[in-house]
Amino acid sequence: MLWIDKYRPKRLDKLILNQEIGDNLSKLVATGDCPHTLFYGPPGAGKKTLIVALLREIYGAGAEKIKVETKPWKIALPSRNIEVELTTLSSNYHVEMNPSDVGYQDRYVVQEIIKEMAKSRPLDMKGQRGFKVLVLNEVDRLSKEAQASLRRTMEKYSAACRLVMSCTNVSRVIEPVRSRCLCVRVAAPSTAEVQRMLAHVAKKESLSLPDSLSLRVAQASERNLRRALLMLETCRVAQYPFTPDQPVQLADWELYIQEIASDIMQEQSPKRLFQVRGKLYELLVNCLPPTLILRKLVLELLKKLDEEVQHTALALAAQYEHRMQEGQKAIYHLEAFVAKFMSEYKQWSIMAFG
Ligand SMILES: Nc1ncnc2c1ncn2[C@@H]1O[C@H](COP(=O)(O)OP(=O)(O)OP(=O)(O)O)[C@@H](O)[C@H]1O
Repeated sequence: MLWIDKYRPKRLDKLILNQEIGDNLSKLVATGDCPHTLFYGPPGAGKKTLIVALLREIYGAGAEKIKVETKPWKIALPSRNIEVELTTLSSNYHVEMNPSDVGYQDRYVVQEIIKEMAKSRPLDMKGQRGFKVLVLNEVDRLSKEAQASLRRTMEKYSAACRLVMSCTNVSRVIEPVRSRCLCVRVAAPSTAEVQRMLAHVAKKESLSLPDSLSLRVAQASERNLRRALLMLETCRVAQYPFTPDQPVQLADWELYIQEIASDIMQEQSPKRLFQVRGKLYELLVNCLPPTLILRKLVLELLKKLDEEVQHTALALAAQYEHRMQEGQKAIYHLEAFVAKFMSEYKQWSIMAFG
């Protein structure tokens, strides 16, 4: 088992970080009820961990007996029938899913599937709460229509169901949904906090972790707990005993994006664009989120750019990220960004150097 799973705290009173949020959640559960909740914060800040621990606090160990199911759902619309495939993780008390995975049909998932689930009460009611929890991930990626449907579900079935949602960008969640939830901000941990978590894991694994290595891992992780743990585990595989000057390896996909950025900077031509497209496609088929690819690519380009062009690159990235949210087929938008950037950069180079 990877360390990120092995050392994910299972209970609110066992958290190493975000203890204050954990304490407040315990008090809330102790009152006997729990409102709809929205956890928001950057990737790897600890949202999922808090949700898992919250479920355990509400329902006890039974919430950890999880069944994973991927099945097609048939939805009858007035004009036609559609079928969507959705993966759910469920226990007797809760169901977890990522409704934005189905793309533009997300509205039907909320209107039909989530509504159906929200209606029913938990299977095992003996000594347990009378409501069931629906955990919805990445609600900020849901379309506005789907979010509006979600709002109606929240109102209508609040007696039988509580929604526990998570997202990265809370400004993309419509106000009526936000205002019906307890919004919990899970901020990115500081470098010192990341080091504290690394020290905890190293102790559990009986490893001696030099301070300077732990500091470099924490800094390279960009305040993302998951990345930090994965990096430390990679360092462990690469070499043990650790040495203070041991190199901290980046993930393969990050090295690949660095390579793509170099390709773009070396040559701006249709042929190079075609090659870059192939590489971007490869990242997508390996399930890397398109927004992450774009973000990382821009950060890599910025490192290589003159100050004057940095502004253009950032403006283009914002524009194409927005288009990616609005439209489908991320590859079109990623490729369009690269094409536009190549053209702008070439023009600037000709002007600057002739
Ligand atoms: N409070 C905590 N105490 C100790 N370790 C933690 C804590 N929160 C998270 N971690 C560690 O960090 C890892 C990543 O956290 P988690 O999956 O909760 O982040 P997340 O915010 O849900 O990320 P994402 O938005 O990318 O899914 C966990 O697997 C766990 O090992």
